[in-house]
Amino acid sequence: MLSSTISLKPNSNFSPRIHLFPPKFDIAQPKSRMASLPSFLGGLNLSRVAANMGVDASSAAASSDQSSEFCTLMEYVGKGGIDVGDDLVVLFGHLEYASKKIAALVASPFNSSLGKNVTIASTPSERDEPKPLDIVSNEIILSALRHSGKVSVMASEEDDLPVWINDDGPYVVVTDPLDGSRNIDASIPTGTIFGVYKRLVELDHLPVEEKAILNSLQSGTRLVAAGYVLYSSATILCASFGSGTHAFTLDHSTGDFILTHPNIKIPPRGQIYSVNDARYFDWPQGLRQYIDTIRQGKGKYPKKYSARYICSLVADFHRTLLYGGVAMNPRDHLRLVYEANPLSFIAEQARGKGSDGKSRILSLQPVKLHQRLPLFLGSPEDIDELESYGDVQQKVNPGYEV
Ligand SMILES: O=P(O)(O)OC[C@H]1O[C@](O)(COP(=O)(O)O)[C@@H](O)[C@@H]1O
Repeated sequence: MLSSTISLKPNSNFSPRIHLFPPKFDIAQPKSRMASLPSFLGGLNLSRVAANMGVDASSAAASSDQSSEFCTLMEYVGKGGIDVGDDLVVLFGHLEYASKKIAALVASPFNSSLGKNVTIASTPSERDEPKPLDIVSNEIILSALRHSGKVSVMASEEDDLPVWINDDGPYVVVTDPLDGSRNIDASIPTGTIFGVYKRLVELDHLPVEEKAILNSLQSGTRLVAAGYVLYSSATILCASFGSGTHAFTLDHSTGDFILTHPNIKIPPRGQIYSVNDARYFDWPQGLRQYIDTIRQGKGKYPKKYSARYICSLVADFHRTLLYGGVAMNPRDHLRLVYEANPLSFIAEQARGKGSDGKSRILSLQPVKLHQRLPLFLGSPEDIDELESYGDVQQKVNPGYEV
């Protein structure tokens, strides 16, 4: 059998089979593959899962040989896994819960018109109006972090200032709760981005507002963990704890995020560029030349590149991570603290690069919470080639309407 399946008890009309996350590994040789897997990849209790689903546990047990190859996010980070420490496990449990709520929110038929263009309540009569989904997502994450008890401060792209949560929380979380929400009314993929730092205890004596800001302005080199959640045909939580980049896919039947993409390595070079090239005439000479060159297959890689642009950062980045190439926004638009740093951390952990066109993103010291900058993420050889054109940062930024 190539995948773990459970037969549901047949009813009068059909006998569906639920495929539980078929392994990504070389299933042609399950024994040798399993022998090479770390021990923590075992132990998923399929009987329990089956019982929760109200399906035939004996069929589940029959499949349990295959299921032992699968590992949930919580198993991965816990004691039997890479053991990131109890505090971070609890924090990730709450982030995981928040992301499932947001996944349900963006997929709900009742929220299908709550993208960016909704009026934000300013008068009493507007207060009863539904809120835009990025605001609701922000509230979901804040609530999850509060309940975790592990976070001292949350800085969000949606808030002017960071929110101080708990004096004893060991961690600081920066987040863009729902990126790409301008596309949501058309069901285009969206995503959550987050980064986790340690609280700077040496700042504990400062007034709350001051220490909240300074804790949130830490350099990307101090990230303890970072991740994104892609809400698309699958909901995928991709994270790094400083030892590689790993992606987990939500199994809607159990509510678990299952390790589906262990140790992602971005291809050293891709053949795809991702940019809003309607802005071509606002680009500097270097960027125009670079794109013209790779489009024609005249760059260091002698093949013509293809263009792919979803205009949803998490989705464009996720594709780039898997297929290689470069995802970019050359104008001062994306935020260093909430977007560029966490995604660059993940890119680097996958052997990729994150650049502002001149310098490594993680080496930049944030000076303002909502600081914006050009962002180039992708395969190391593509980023090196792009940087070699020198003049790739778009300085003209007329504030496009769409
Ligand atoms: O308009 P551009 O320059 O193509 O920017 C698109 C980018 O802006 C974003 O929509 C984020 O913008 P917001 O922070 O204003 O939502 C990204 O998801 C996307 O990659």
